[in-house]
Amino acid sequence: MENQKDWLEEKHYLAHCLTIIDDKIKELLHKEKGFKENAGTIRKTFWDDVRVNLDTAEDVDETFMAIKQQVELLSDSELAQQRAIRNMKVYERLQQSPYFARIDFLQDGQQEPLKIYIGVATLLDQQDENIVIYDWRAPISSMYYDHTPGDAYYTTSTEEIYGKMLLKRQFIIKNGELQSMFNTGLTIGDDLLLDILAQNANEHIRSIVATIQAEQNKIIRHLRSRYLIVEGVAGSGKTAVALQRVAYLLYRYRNEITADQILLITPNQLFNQYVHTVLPDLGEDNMQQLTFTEYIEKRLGRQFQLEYPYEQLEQLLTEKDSTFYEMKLNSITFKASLAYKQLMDEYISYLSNKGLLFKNIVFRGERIITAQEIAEYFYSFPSSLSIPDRLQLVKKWLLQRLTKFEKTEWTKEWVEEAMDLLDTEAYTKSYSKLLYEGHFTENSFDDFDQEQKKLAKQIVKKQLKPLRNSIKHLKFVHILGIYRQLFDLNNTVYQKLQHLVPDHWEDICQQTLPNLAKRLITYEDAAPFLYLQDKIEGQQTNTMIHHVLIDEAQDYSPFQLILLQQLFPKARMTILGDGHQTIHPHTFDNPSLLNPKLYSEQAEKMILTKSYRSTKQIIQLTAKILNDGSEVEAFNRNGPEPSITIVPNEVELTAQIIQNIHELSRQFDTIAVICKTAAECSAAYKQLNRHVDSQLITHDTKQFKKGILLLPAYMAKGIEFDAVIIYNASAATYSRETERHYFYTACTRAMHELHIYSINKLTPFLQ
Ligand SMILES: Nc1ncnc2c1ncn2[C@@H]1O[C@H](COP(=O)(O)OP(=O)(O)OP(=O)(O)O)[C@@H](O)[C@H]1O
Repeated sequence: MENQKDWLEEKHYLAHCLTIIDDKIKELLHKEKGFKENAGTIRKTFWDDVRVNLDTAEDVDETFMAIKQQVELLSDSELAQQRAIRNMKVYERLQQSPYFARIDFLQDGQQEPLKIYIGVATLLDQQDENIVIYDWRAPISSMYYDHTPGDAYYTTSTEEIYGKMLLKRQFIIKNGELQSMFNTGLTIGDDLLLDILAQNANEHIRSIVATIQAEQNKIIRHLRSRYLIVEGVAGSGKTAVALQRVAYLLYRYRNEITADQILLITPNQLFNQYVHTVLPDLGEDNMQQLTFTEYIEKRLGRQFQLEYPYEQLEQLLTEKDSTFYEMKLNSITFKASLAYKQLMDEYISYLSNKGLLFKNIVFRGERIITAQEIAEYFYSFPSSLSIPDRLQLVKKWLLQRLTKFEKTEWTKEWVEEAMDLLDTEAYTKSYSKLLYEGHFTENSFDDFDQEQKKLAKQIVKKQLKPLRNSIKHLKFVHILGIYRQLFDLNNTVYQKLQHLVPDHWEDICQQTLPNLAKRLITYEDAAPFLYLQDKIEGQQTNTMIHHVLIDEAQDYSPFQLILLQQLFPKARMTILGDGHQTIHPHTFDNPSLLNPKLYSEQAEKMILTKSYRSTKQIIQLTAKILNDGSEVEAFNRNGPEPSITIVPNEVELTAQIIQNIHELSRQFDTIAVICKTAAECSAAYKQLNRHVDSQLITHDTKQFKKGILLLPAYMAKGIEFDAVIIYNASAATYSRETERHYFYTACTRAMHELHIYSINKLTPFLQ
């Protein structure tokens, strides 16, 4: 009876909310029409209200002001229109499911409890006076995530409010219909969470707004420190929390920051697509997304050949020669280390006094200023001036020298030849340009000599333009040579810095020099190279970005972090990762980004120990792979035991996997066959695709669809699938200790089922 009464009461409240939403939509449609018409009218009559008069300076000012006023009117009207469209989207979302929870809170000292309905956005009543639905990010809503019925409190920007939570209720509302509701106790409706987690995987990660757990809520709303580190086990919701946190920051600082001032650093484009729907679903604009590779490409891609992280991984994962493997790994880990940064810093201070290399300034094959002259000029300034400051002075000097040189070229033979070669069209163009620039009038142009002179100047100027630009961009600094010099054992630099180089420095030099000779910047060289370049040429900074979130942070090196800190000097950072999923070799033996000691100021760390992605059975098996006693707490969701199948050969492997895929397809939407490398993937694809329709995911795949996917483990990073098939977990494939976490990462992508196959002997990680 009591239940029936509650049910009716809730249906009544829902109807009340839906009526308000309908009214708001009608009102908005009406307003929107008005805004549209208004903008249309302004556009049509734009020039009617502006009197263009350019006779005197005052008239020009007046005309300018009139135009400015009209433009402002138009943009106000368009902004209002955009706001209306945005609000409409919010109302439409609320129409489907206005709220997902209610708490009744009796504040200390008050008589009546407050009924707080919580949804993805705020809804005010028709008079815009009272809150009918609270935004999940409002301070008061946090009690829903943080407390169980009983004593509760929440924090506003100025104080803590105490009281008692009398009721905590959850709703499932779909298409505006109340489908179910339940009062919850200890945690946020385990039933609801269980229901959500049991669903099939999607091509995009979902918003978790209705079931955020208390420990996740702390991270989402954390504002204290400059650096927030989140270390969480596989599937603990780090990515989900990161996205909810962006939405929270946008709400909390709504008058201060916009979505494009928040940046999420992600592992690859596929991951970008995977996460890009959450914020729009919550009614917010998407933050910016960037991969480290994109950043490197942007800065170095035009001048150098680059090695991509997947290429580096592929090389190491397929390397059979242990000696070479060790050598390569040593080089990679050293170049990612703080010891290398120290070496680099010493090198930079050495360069302050000598050793900077420059390029000759060459025009049409003639050396106009030699590298030697530039070096002498550079080092003529006191070393108390920073290298970038001195380079600015050099730049100015070079541009002046170029201007002088330009004059000496006007009468050169090549200029005359160039003039003779000008066709009529080019000639007329040059002539018009000279007229336009006011060098002479049409009447004076009949003076042939003058015409020739001016044209000559123009030709020289044009020819020198690329050189002038490259000087402006400091291209006369031989940055590749400067970096290369560091690896030259015959150079005095080596003698000076010898005390800082590691034991295997000679090997590192031997590996590095041939690459640099090919103008190839390997992945391990990219961050140090950019660091050196910034210290020499002046730092590149982006002060627009207020907040940076680094997902899968375990895979960035300390050197990369330094670069990011320099690039975003004003940003606060949220750094999320899992040490057990470290797959990039540059992080081995280096301090992890998840270590607060790596940060010089305010770094707070929060830990997530519970995994929500996989069934208990999958979590139990995958925890064994770690072999270091780490505990992963499983959310209590059961499923079939993972299977391990040993087959004698590849033919049998293909046959069994195909059969398994057929069975899994009946139940699941997304089945991933995870291989070790891209090469293994394409071989497997050739076999499997004859029998099952599958998608091959490569390093440059930007999006995937539901279905059967074949992908290397590094591309599956951060993503999840209903069922995972590990293609070949044999001892021959996964045996190096450095591959343990790689294998763990692959297996932990499974939500409901995990099937592991091995040709002959199984990997030691599972024994
Ligand atoms: N509070 C929650 N409510 C509902 N679902 C959740 C919650 N927390 C996490 N999940 C779900 O658990 C799964 C794993 O989350 P997510 O991918 O964010 O974890 P992760 O820690 O980033 O994992 P990994 O490090 O393994 O990539 C996702 O499907 C996510 O929606």
